[in-house]
Amino acid sequence: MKTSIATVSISGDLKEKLAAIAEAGFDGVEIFENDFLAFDESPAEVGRMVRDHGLEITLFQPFRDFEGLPEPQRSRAFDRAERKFDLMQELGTDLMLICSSVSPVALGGIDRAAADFRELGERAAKRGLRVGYEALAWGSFINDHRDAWEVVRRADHPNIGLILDSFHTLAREIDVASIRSIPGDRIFIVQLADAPKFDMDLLQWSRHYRNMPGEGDLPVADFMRAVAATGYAGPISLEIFNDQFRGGSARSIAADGHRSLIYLIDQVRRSEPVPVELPPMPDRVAVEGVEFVEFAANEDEAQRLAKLLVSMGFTLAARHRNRDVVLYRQGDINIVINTGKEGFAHSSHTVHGLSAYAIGLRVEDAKATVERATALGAEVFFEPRGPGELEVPAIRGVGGSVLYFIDEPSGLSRVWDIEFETLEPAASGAALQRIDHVAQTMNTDEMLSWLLFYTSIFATRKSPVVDVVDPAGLVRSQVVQGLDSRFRLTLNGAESRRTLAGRFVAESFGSSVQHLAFSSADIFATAEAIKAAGFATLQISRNYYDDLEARLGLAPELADRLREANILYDRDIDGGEYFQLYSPLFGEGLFLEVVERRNGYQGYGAPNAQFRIAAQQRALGPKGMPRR
Ligand SMILES: O=C(O)c1ccc(O)c(O)c1
Ligand SMILES: [Mg+2]
Repeated sequence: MKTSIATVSISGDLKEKLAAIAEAGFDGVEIFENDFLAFDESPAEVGRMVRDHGLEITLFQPFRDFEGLPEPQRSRAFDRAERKFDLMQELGTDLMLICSSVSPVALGGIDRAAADFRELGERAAKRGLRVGYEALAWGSFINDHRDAWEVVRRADHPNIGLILDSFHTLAREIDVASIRSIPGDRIFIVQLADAPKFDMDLLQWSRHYRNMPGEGDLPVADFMRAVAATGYAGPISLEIFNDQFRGGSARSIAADGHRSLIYLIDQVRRSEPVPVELPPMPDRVAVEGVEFVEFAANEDEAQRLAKLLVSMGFTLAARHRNRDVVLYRQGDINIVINTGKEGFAHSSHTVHGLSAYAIGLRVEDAKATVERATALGAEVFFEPRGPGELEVPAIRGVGGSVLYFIDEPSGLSRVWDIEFETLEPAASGAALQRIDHVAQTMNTDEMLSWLLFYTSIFATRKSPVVDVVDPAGLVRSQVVQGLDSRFRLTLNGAESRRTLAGRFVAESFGSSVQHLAFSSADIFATAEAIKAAGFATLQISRNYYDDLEARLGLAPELADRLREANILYDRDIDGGEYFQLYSPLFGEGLFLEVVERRNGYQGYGAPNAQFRIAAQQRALGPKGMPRR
């Protein structure tokens, strides 16, 4: 089973598209006609370019409004088809896609359509070409793959087959089990696309919002399982119409596409045989938690960060034996500050300034994690280690960061004892227990890419996107969390650089981790302890508390306690409760958060985000400078 992608899926001219597609590792490419028409080289030259990249043309498409026409349009359609057959032969491809007709003059009638295809099959056969029929979800008469299959079945010609496209089937919520009874060798190509679940016009949805399998909400894996059950062995080809992708980086969109296919194939082959030469890889990795977060800092920044951490009850727990690296600890939270003058931490600091450049994740098997990540196209990260230092497996994360993997069995979890010299016993100074979540910020157009990175490597699920209002623009926020919720990550996409999130991305030159949330066993005790230690909690608007009291019918005593401590509050319908407080901003817009979850609250206080951001913007002052 070969991998393929339609040229329409990525940006650039045909030359740039082909280079990016080849580099990403695809076997083939669908030539989308308009990409060819807009390009000023002969068909033979384009065919040569494709083959020079080691690619093959899996499909030429689309040919529109062919079947069911009255004369004279019918004869014209056959003439048009012959012209395109000429072109295909010059390009060097044998398969053409005909999508179901939307012509206002088409007559409908399943036998009429079948007869047209049978005649076209005869003509194609003379040239050794094949034609596949695809039901567009908005086709006038044929808009369901079951009907397209009936046309193909009745055409009864070896050079006429069916083309399945996951979008058209899934957008109409057609039962994918209906695919299982189609003979695999009658399916000429399978196109794959996902999409976010929107309630909108099918054509608009398809032409503007498709995305890579796994990036959207459609059950593309179920679709593919049904395809695999037919014995289909042809190419699986991405066909992604997406406005953002058209303007994005061809290389990274193509790389995401390839990653999405590997991820999909690997999922599908765990329950259905898939004829594919993909080496086995470990299944998605369960993350047991965040073992540490490491900041790169200069001396001055390190001191200020340390002061903030100490005011939150952390102690300076250990110092690295050979490096300028210290560990602040409280409960199970490990915050590492690296002020070294060499290596990746230092170069990261040079680019981003003070930044949480590395995250250590606790997993069951660190080596297997790297194995899966690299099979999915992630890059191994390696730095020379000194004598007595552990080689902690790592990969390059998204946004220039590094992800380290710590496990128990290979002894990596002893890194703190082996590489560090203990200074003070770990404190529970302010009742902080563990890292509840890590929040990463990026430009909105990178969100899908990051989402795919995390969900394809780790056993996680994603939540729906929520819009968060910043006084300077909208921020889109989405959660990726482990299946058992021990690992929680929030992704925040900024559109405007005037938002708190956008400014952070711009001013830290693309650093990713903007805030860390620590869980507290008792947030009121935390609030008291940290206040006594000089922590200046972010001041929340008094209006917020008045509304909270009214909206949730809070007891006045609770409202007063929240107000007094500047703690934000949320409650879910099952009575789960969430409490949040925030540090001042530091660095280029970093901050820390304390949260407490009660009664199984699973959210992130989304209704509060707007008021927290407004408070942070207020604290920054009109010019975006911290108010002293
Ligand atoms: O939007 C379209 O017209 C269109 C064309 C060709 C396809 O394969 C498809 O899925 C959609
Ligand atoms: Mg299609």
